[in-house]
Amino acid sequence: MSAHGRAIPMISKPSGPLSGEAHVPGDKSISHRALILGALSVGETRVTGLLEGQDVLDTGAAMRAFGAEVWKDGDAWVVHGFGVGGLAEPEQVIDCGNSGTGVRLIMGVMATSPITATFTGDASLNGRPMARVTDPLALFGARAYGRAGGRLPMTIVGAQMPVPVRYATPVPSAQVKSAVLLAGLNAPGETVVIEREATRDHSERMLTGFGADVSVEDSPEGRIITLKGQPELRPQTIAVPRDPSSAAFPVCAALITEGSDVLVPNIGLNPTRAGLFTTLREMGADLTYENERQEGGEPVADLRARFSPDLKGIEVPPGRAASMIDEYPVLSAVAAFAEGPTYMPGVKELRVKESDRIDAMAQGLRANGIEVEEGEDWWRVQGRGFGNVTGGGTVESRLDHRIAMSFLVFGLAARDGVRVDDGSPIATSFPIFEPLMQGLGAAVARDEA
Ligand SMILES: O=C(O)C1=C[C@@H](OP(=O)(O)O)[C@@H](O)[C@H](O)C1
Ligand SMILES: C=C(OP(=O)(O)O)C(=O)O
Repeated sequence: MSAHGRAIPMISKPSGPLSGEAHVPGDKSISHRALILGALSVGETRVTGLLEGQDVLDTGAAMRAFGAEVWKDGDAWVVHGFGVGGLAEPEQVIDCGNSGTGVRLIMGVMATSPITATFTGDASLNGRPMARVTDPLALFGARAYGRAGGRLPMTIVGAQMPVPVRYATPVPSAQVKSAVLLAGLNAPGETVVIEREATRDHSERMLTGFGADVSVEDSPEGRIITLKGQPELRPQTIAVPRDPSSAAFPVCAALITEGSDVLVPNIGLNPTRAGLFTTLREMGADLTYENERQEGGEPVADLRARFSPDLKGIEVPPGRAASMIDEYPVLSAVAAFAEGPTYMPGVKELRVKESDRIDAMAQGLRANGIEVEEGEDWWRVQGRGFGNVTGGGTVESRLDHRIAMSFLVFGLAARDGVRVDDGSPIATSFPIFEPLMQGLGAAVARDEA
């Protein structure tokens, strides 16, 4: 089944060397937050470089449903916000499509306002756990009524008299952390989130940029984030950096395609996001950072990736998992071409993404001649070394953009290529993936047969 009705079968196969520049779209995490915080400020926020993927467009539509005006003006997106505490009650069900980030952050936003909203999504999102956000939102005084197991569709009745909350996140999740912080905006007093492992910190950075009082302290308990409630957020001008999670695909494609040399300019290298690139370099990838600089408070560089025939399998430190959580699928595709096993422990969260990503990748890799072992929170890919991967299998993308793109990258270096049953989910995060890869010389195409 497809994310938007019609399945789009795709194929990829070995091509000549990849070369040129890959201008990937804006960061998905930062794009969601820019629209949400724009809506929570009074006045006009202008955003350039916004990712125009379906996940982010759905968040924009949700902000409209709560009373914001959101429109495109030339290259920029403009949000005319309603301010903290100024949400209107939506008249329709909010459809967040495929986006865990969208629905979880927006539930946080509305949970401390005296309104009711009902949320739904596609078959993937409606299977994902929501108790991880509705549990802490209940501490503010919100109530949630969903399907068994805390699944969407779900109605949230916002708190009439919200109280601030102190919450230690039980799972390493920036979505949970952000939902609590966003709920804390409309509660009087200080809301505190404690996370044992650092997860992406875009909410903390952007809240500060919009004028909220946010402090972060490292302690033996972990990172303690304190937010002062009921601030007046000031509209901002935001330039969204390009997405490292999207950059991962052309980078990995270049590493495994003979003779390649690809430049991926202007990539955000916030340390809470850059774990894949560190890992690839440890495996022996010819991947360099050029023109390193700071932009809008975030480290940015141009990535240069060249064909790397001598990759070695490694053990990925579990403490790095949060900083590359969305990149394990494409890492496992690259690991198939390395010498020896790549062991990836501490990654239970992969089982509750758009698909069970350990299972989706393991089954797809096995269908292409790669041995994979797995446990609940770990997996190991047995690399066959460059030139020894046959491929030729068909894989299921399971409504998961990253599974589809990871296998299309894999097929570029597998002797008989690969077929993906449905590439339509790619539009959620990387709508220009197909022309961008073709522009580099990659044989990625729709399978019209
Ligand atoms: O906060 C965010 O923008 C995101 C957090 C991560 O999810 P979790 O918080 O579930 O780890 C990540 O997988 C997702 O793509 C984006
Ligand atoms: C996990 C992802 O997104 P989300 O949780 O927002 O659906 C992702 O983009 O890989």
